[in-house]
Amino acid sequence: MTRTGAPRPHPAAPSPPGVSSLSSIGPFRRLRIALSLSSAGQWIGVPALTAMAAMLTRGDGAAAQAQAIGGVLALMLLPAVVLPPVAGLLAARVDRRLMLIIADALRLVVVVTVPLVHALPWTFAAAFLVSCLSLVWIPAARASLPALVPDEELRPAARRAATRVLYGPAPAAALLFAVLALVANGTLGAGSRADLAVYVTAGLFLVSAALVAMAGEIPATEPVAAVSPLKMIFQGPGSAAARGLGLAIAAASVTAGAVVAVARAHAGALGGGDAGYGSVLTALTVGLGFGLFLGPRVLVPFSRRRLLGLAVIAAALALVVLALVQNLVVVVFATAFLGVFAGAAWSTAKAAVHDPEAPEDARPAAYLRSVALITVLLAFAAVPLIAAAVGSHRLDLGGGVYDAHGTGVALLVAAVLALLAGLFAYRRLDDRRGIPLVPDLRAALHGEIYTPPEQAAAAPQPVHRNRGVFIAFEGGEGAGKTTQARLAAIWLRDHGYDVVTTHEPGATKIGMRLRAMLLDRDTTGLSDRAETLLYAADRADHVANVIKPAVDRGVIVVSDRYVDSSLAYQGFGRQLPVEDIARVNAWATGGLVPDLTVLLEIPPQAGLRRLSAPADRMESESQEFHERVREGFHALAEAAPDRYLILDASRPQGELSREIQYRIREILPDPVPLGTEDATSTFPVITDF
Ligand SMILES: Nc1ncnc2c1ncn2[C@@H]1O[C@H](COP(=O)(O)OP(=O)(O)OP(=O)(O)O)[C@@H](O)[C@H]1O
Ligand SMILES: Cc1cn([C@H]2C[C@H](O)[C@@H](COP(=O)(O)O)O2)c(=O)[nH]c1=O
Repeated sequence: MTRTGAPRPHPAAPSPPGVSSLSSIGPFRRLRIALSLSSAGQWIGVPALTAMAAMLTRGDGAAAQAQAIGGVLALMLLPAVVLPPVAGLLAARVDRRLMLIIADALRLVVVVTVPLVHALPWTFAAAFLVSCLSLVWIPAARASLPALVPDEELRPAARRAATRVLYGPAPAAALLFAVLALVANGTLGAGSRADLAVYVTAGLFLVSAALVAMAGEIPATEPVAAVSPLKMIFQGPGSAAARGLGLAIAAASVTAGAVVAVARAHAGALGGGDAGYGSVLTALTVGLGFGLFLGPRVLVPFSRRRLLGLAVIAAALALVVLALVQNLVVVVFATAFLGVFAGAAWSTAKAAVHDPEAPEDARPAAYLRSVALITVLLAFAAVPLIAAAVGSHRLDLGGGVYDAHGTGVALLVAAVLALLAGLFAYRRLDDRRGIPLVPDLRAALHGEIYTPPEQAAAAPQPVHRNRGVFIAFEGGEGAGKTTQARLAAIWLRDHGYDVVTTHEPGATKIGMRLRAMLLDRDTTGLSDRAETLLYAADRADHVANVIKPAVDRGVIVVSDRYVDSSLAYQGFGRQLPVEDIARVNAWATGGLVPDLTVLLEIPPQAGLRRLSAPADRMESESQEFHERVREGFHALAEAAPDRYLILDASRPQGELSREIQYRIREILPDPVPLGTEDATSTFPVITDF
């Protein structure tokens, strides 16, 4: 077993920029407190109203109770799935401050009537109405905090603060509910135990409305964003990466959704009542928060895609424990673990679809959110139904009896589904196929990257000290070759290497003239063979004057395109015999082959969409031509897998560059090769051609 790669320290978690300066803005600080209270009311409203439904059906049997609770939960989530555009429109038109006050006041009125009316249908209606009002409140609240910050530079921090205000109070609200349930148990009768939490919910809305009313005007500078989950799902993810990650997110959401769906009934079956319910919800929300934080920070050298798959599988296994073990303490701990894994899965998937080059493209993340929301809604509707259908049974196990509760069976069904989806997602997402998981994980725990012995033996041996390394980046139009070549060069320089970055065609004086001829759209009638020879001529000059001298000096040469481009474009694209092109190029380059070729694969249309300049002669070739080029690159790489690193170029830049670094590291000589300084008499440099 061989391990390669130096231990990598975990990146320090930077404190969010601008936080202290935000707190010094009075109106911002006051509104943040008001919104936090309102948000806490919204979160505590969930267990309060479900507990109310449980109390109102306590004499109707476990099945009816599970369905009533599931009904409240589903009705609370339904508006978030179907009504966001209406809510967004309303929030954009009405004065923000007024909107916040009205939403709080109406939620207060609806909530306070629930214990007074004391009837299941009104509890259902109240759950739906409160959620509709929350849906109007959320975009208004999200837009209000940043609007109070005059300094443009602080706005991103203010937006992050607004997100924290929306989700941060959830664990505190769950804990408060558990405490209130304990208090109510000791003081109130069985028919009114759930009232206390409902009145506290109303109280929080009241205080929030009063504080917002006392706050100053809220400018309408910040736009209101409202995405329809149904539309998002219908439109698709926006990137292939997001589609792949959607399944993993659906599986993680099933686990969390299933727990919430039957937590009240399950805690009741285990003798925990509302306090047990509150404890389960606290464990879940704290676990989720912890997992969200941990996802991007844990096992940094480990493949993120593997991590995502494993996190989903671990969440499903935690759900199995939760379903089978009939002990409330174990259930609470298993729920906390489930939350950690589901949270880590979410933040890993979200980071994986984030594109630093297009941070404004919110579509992939919105797609993942929509998948999560709809899956949780389905879990809220289906899991209580399964629980009700199964009912409770006493099983004689020979040595003892096992009380199989419907809720436990329903959780088990959800766990099996999530497990299957998780395994499938893991296989689909795995970007280190063929590398055994356990040593890979063990190496990552030591901060290292694992390389199997056979790969280590087959990998190119460390290059002779007085010879450099030659790395080529290949791929179709807009695949990100220039970007990744640049990032690799910066990384190499940071590690003390002399680097020459170069490109084809056009890295030399003659090459520039050839490039102009080759890519100018006014060049018409150029025969395919002449085109092939012009590219080969450019390359011959490039190798003789740039690449070979640098490699001989012991420098690392990073080239944006090389021979494979001719094989793919002129061979596969123009459909000339590939062996002929290979022979011409072997002669032109004196047989110089890259030590590593990084192939960035992207569907042609997606790559071309990334380019902003008007299409040149080659870019304006047909879709079929570019498809053939793509297939050509792939076939070349498949034929010599040891020399290639094949990557899905639709993935985020940061992820790609990290994988490229892992691979380059395997072929690097010691930092600052001997002779480099003798030859250049300078400090390591990057030279661009
Ligand atoms: N992984 C990525 N995800 C999204 N956009 C990217 C990614 N990598 C690069 N881009 C963007 O795509 C555009 C093209 O990138 P780049 O110039 O690196 O591609 P290229 O393969 O060198 O293109 P060309 O075919 O013109 O040589 C740039 O705007 C770049 O910022
Ligand atoms: C080296 C080489 C390039 N091409 C094509 C591929 C591209 O369409 C252009 C180069 O443009 P870029 O923006 O610099 O990537 O030329 C080719 O057809 N054959 C080759 O050998």
